[in-house]
Amino acid sequence: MSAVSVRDLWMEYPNQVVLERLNLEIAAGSFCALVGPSGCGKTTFLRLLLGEERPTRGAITVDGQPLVAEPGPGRGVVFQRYSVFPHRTVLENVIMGREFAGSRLLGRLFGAARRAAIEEAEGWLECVGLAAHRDKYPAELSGGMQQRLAIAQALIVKPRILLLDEPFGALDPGTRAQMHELLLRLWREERMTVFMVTHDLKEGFTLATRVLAFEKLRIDPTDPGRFGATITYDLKVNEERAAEMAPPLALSA
Ligand SMILES: Nc1ncnc2c1ncn2[C@@H]1O[C@H](COP(=O)(O)OP(=O)(O)OP(=O)(O)O)[C@@H](O)[C@H]1O
Repeated sequence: MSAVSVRDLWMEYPNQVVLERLNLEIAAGSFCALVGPSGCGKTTFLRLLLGEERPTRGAITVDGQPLVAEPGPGRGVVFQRYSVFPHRTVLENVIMGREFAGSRLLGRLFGAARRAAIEEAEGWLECVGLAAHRDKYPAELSGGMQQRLAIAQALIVKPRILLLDEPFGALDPGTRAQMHELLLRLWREERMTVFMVTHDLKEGFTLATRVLAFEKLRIDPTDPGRFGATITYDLKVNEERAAEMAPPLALSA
């Protein structure tokens, strides 16, 4: 079964069609790079996957279930934005990821649950190379360190589906390469399905197992909002890596 199935999906705002006729079957463990010109609806598509927006036509199912109206990390779909809280320390920021996921009624964790969350958060900070900075505030970190923090905050939730919107846009080439390695390692270890918007085609082709290009097929010069974008190319890349992530075939009797 596909992790994510998109059937004849349209997203229309009153003044413009953003997406039209999207059809996709995404296997669990895929790493999809979303590329395409600015404004063609890539972020809108991530928000639809999150359940933050409802399509005007068509449907998205995750593991065969329709998306519920209420977005939340408990569903296993996490949108990593540049989402760190400035008045919380690095460690507290990561724990907050766990609190959002695990304690929806109380909002905060206490006692043994909190101690376990602290231990887990320390593990993620180690993993993203921020263990030595656990008591600092985000403003004391570099841009790359803040992005690593946001990744730790998203991953502590152990999402089945991770949504990334240009996560490495502002990084220098060295830090970006380190982040690529880290993301690939975590993708493999956690066996997540990843959707990543990027404007960097090379990045898309390096990291992904599928590159999805969004573009408008039809343009009305007198009415730019009349037609929406659709997926014009769907390329399977890095197939060896994709095969490693495919679930093992059931043994026949
Ligand atoms: N709530 C909204 N109401 C009306 N129009 C919207 C809304 N949200 C997004 N749009 C429009 O949808 C279009 C697609 O926006 P979106 O941010 O998804 O594009 P994008 O491909 O991610 O762009 P970029 O690469 O520049 O980030 C834009 O024209 C935007 O103005």
